[in-house]
Amino acid sequence: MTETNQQFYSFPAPAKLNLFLHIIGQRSDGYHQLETIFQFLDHSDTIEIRKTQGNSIELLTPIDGVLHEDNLIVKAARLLQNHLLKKNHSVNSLFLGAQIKITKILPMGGGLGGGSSNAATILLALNTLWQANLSTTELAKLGLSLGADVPIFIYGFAAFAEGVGEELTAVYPEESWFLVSKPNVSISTASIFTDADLTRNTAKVNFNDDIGKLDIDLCHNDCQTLVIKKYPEVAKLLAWLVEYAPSRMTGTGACIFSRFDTEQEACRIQSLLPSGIISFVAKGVNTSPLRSAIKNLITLQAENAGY
Ligand SMILES: C[C@](O)(CO)[C@H](O)COP(=O)(O)OP(=O)(O)OC[C@H]1O[C@@H](n2ccc(N)nc2=O)[C@H](O)[C@@H]1O
Ligand SMILES: Nc1ncnc2c1ncn2[C@@H]1O[C@H](COP(=O)(O)OP(=O)(O)OP(=O)(O)O)[C@@H](O)[C@H]1O
Repeated sequence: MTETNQQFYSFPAPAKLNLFLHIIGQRSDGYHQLETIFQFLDHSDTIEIRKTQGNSIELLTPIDGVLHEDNLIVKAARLLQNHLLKKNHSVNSLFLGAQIKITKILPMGGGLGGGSSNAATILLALNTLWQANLSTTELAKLGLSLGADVPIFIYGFAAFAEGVGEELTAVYPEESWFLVSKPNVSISTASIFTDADLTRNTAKVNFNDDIGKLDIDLCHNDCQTLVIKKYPEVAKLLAWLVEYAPSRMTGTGACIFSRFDTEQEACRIQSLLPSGIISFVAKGVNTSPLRSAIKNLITLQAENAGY
């Protein structure tokens, strides 16, 4: 790779599901203590990046309804850049700029973690392109300041999560097919977490010292109980879906995932969905597709450097 005329590299930013989501308490800063299992979906936004001279961060494809300065893509790039300049890392500070393009397919505000996933992809990809060599732990710590869901996308393995979602233990849930359906409502995460009626005292799950033995079907999503009370559209779609497959809300909603053994069956039920419901079919995966993209880039960089 030469330092002039840089090319664009492409990286996935996958969706996540919360296979269950228990709220077991609340910290004094207002953040909720959770227990959840994160699994990724092989359904991703695509982010293309090339490093540039100087230090400007340019998002060439704005996202409708999200201001440039508020976009988690721009915030993540700036956060890493400032961190590297402040810490005086041995990076080539002449090349700490980036041009970025995103092809967005993940519905926003659906509980699929799209914004957090975009931020994590930027942190991991720029760390590699800028040859900053920060560890995954350092990147996850930086990412946590952007959102509670960013660390899981940085680590990239399916996990049982505690704390605010950042204390992770690897787990290997079945990699099923999912139909993900979005009721026609937009739900802000903050509005659910600040609602007085949210259940915040679910008992800690008991694994009998073996996370693998946890029966996910016996767990639930504490946010779902509140959301279906507040949003009849979600209650209605969920009632429809459970007639066909085990179905549950992810995160603070509004997306609902329905589990199937085969892609064909998931697609069949998708074709029956009431009109006007946005949906997609995807496979649950225990390793984020971003990990192999980063690994490939590292290999390419090593080859180009003549190792
Ligand atoms: C619901 C989940 O998606 C489950 O994975 C996450 O907990 C939310 O993660 P996120 O969207 O990255 O959340 P943040 O951007 O950090 O916070 C959004 C809002 O939710 C509240 N929030 C978030 C996470 C958490 N454990 N407790 C909270 O009370 C925050 O106070 C904030 O008002
Ligand atoms: N790059 C981005 N992609 C999506 N949303 C973004 C981005 N940058 C900022 N946002 C803001 O974040 C909000 C939440 O979007 P996101 O798709 O992450 O929601 P979500 O899936 O409900 O997240 P979570 O499950 O983490 O609560 C959006 O409504 C938007 O205003």
